Amino acid sequence: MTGPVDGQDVDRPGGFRAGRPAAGRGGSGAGPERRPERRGRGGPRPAAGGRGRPTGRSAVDLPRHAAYQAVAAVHRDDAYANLVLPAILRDAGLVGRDAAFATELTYGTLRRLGTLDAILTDAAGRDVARIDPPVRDALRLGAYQLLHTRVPAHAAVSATVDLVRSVGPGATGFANAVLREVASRDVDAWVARLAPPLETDPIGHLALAYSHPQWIVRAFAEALGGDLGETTRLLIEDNERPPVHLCARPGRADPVALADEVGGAPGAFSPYAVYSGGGAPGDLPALTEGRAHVQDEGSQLVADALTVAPLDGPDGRWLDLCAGPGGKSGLLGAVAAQRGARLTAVEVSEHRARLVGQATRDLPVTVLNTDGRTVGETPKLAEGHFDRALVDAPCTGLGSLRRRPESRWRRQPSDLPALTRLQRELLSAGLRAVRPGGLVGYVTCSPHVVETHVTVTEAARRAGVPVDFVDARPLLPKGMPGLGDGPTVQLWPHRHGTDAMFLAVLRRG
Ligand SMILES: C[S@@+](CC[C@H](N)C(=O)[O-])C[C@H]1O[C@@H](n2cnc3c(N)ncnc32)[C@H](O)[C@@H]1O
Repeated sequence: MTGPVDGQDVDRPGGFRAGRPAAGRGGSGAGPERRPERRGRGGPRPAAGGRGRPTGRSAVDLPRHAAYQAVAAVHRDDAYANLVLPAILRDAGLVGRDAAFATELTYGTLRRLGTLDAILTDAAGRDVARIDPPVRDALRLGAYQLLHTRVPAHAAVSATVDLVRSVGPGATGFANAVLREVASRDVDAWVARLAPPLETDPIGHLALAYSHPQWIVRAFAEALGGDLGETTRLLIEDNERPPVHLCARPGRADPVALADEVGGAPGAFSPYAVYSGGGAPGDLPALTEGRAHVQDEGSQLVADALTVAPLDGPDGRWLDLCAGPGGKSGLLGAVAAQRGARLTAVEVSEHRARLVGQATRDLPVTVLNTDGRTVGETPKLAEGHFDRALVDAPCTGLGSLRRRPESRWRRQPSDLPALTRLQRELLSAGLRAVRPGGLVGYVTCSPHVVETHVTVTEAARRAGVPVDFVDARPLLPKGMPGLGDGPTVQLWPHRHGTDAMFLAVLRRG
């Protein structure tokens, strides 16, 4: 499967092994830093290489043109960068350092868009929204290079002006002047100039400094109990390139052996996690042979927690009520195989149900392409039939922004009412689906309290069946830090290195 798996998009395009490029080589002018998104510009600046091949229309180098195409597609067509970029790189024949540079430019520019736009607005003396879209996207890429990479300023400016010449002829003088103004300060100086004071407007300050919409910063701060230091660490983490995590399927692969095989390392917490050594995960034999799948470690932990929760009575009927594309079903199905259980995996979207089928091939899993809220309306989803159920509900995905560079700008607070209604209905359906004494794990990849605590409390209150909260903390690996006061658990990128997964475990009385 290509593209996002279990919310974990593959941050590296197919066909190249990520690694530190030799300084000063590569068609991108300077090659990417390993971590170009850290604020400030410390360290030596390699010389510009300028090996880019002309496109025939202009002197725009291929990596920058590829990044431009990807960013433009995201803004013009609502494309997803992780889906559109691999095809663009393939079409351009970009591999190795050039592909890495194009990827860094694309993802970095999209993550930093809020800050870059504020800077460009100031530098241009007009709202960035009033700049022609092709020129605007080219300027964003140029500003990203100037403020967040080691590309020398003259190379970033001249390459961007070349790009503007090919996408918005007539605007080269404007672009040149704007970029020279951007280059007159480093990013810290720009933030000091443009962000509201931390003391009087902390949310506004953090939003501008760390490039997140204010409503998301506010939601994170609320979920973190108002701790602005932690909120800042989370925002910084969201702007980093996330590692690819693999799940060594229980009974199919040993994580230590898999780590050796892929040149990675066993995970810190999940008994199945392997931190990939880089490269395109889709190419790994362990994935193509069904011994492992790509899955954030936090997703592994919350799925595994449901399987280890103590349960009296029968334990052979498991349910995954929101299964697509099948990451957690893959893990649950593998554990079910070891325990003599069978998993029913429900998914409303036909395409995603097919993906669940592929992800659970050879496992004791039955896939149902239906609405999870129909529990009790069809014999295959009879009420009181299941022993354990997972409700990994559709959500805003605010917990995995690091893996989806454009999503922070697409999500809106107005998405919440419809989502939370659906979450409540699905959780109620999950509670009806289990027998008395049965367990339901409610999971979101969002820490927004409206999707977590509020949804769970409301759904439990309205379930129509008695419900108790089970303390989820002991269901996670012993010694795992930062799990809070229970009974629910919230994981965090800056605390645990996982996506911000939420878990509540409920027992039907
Ligand atoms: C957060 S994703 C689940 C991720 C999945 N558990 C995994 O680990 O790969 C939520 C899924 O719920 C599906 N969904 C949305 N509404 C649904 C409904 N009413 N019934 C069943 N599935 C639904 C979505 O299509 C989406 O695939």
